[in-house]
Amino acid sequence: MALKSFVEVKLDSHFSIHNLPYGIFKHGGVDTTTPRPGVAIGDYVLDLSAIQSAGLFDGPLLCNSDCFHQSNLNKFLELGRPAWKEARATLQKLLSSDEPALQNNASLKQMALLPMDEVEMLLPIAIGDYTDFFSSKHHAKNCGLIFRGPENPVNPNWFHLPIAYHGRASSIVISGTDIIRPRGQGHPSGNSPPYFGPSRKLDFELEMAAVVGPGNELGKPIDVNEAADHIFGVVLMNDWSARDIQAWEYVPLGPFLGKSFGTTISPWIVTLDALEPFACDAPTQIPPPLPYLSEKISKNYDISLEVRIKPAGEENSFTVTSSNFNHLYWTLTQQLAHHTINGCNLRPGDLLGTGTISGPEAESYGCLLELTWNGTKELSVGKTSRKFLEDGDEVIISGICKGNGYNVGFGTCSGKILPSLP
Ligand SMILES: O=C(O)/C=C/C(=O)CC(=O)CC(=O)O
Ligand SMILES: [Ca+2]
Ligand SMILES: [Mg+2]
Repeated sequence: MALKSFVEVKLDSHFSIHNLPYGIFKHGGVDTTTPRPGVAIGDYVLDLSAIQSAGLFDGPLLCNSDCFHQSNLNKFLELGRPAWKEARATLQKLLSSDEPALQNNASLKQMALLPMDEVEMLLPIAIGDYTDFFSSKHHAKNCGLIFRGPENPVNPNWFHLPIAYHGRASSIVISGTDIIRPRGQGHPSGNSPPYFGPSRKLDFELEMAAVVGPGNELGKPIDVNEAADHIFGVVLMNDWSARDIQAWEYVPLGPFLGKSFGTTISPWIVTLDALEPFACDAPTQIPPPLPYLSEKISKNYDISLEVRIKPAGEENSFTVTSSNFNHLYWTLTQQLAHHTINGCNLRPGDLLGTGTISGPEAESYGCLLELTWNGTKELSVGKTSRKFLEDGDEVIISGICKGNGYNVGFGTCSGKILPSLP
């Protein structure tokens, strides 16, 4: 029989009983405002601390745990896939229409099932380290053409390893947080000296990011075929980028201040278990990767992605690109295995950005750098147009997997640009 919840889930809701993504919320109502874990179901958030207090996580791995009496999900992430599967099975059963334990317990239901519009979402994890990969071939090629010219747009190393740089964890913010336009040194043009001031080429990057579960000990790499057990789930991510600052500073050590002024993630972590029905083959890799990167099953996920811009004073937002997670060349598991192959240790809550997810067509490019070809053409945004982001622009990323009669969605990841400091 099809799984159905007693909680109403509208047909277009991102949060069906097949999804149950995890986040951290604060309830502004009469009860305590302590941050705590919840899962999204329809237009509600189920308070997992209340479910744990009621003794309803009664499986062997979670019955004595306090992993949901925490203000972030790190302790739950550390427990690993068997505990995640147990939690998912418990929650799907509790929320299903033929299970009375929660459905018929009016006081628990009132305490634990909170309208989503009454809660404030917070960062779901304490992020110790953040790494950003560069795994879309289309994005790598376009950036190469724009920054380095047509000779060799994609460096030969790109086809042999998932390229990445170490990002900045301290400036990762939750969806809805404003982003102040950064100031910095901009790329000089011709013989003029570099300028200092507000970035003139502020951009978004359409990305997703993997959330690390159990980590690895320093010196002990994770096998690529076991890497999926170290990934709890995935969020939407906007790696805001100041292209003028980046272009001037990035040689030879890579991105620094051009990207560390803010990175936005969506509040709900969609688990790999929920994404499994949407798994698809990753692209064939030529040349074949070295053995430590060769996986028995090479998987992507069919996740439709969209970016909209809402200019200041506009009622509506306008779609500027539509892409799909399945355009990634290097898989999440290859990224994770490569990250640890030198012995580097990952820890629960670490965040691995996929890199900008551009598709092959011009309408599927994942950032304005590509969509406007570094500002050489205008992109129409409703009645107006853009080369790069303007003050007051709100950028809204969304992602969804469409199943048969249900969705597994990510909600949105948004942020608005505020003017720079004087
Ligand atoms: O090719 C370059 O010089 C720069 C590329 C980026 O800025 C992209 C980056 O942050 C990694 C990615 O998002 O794919
Ligand atoms: Ca990026
Ligand atoms: Mg960033």
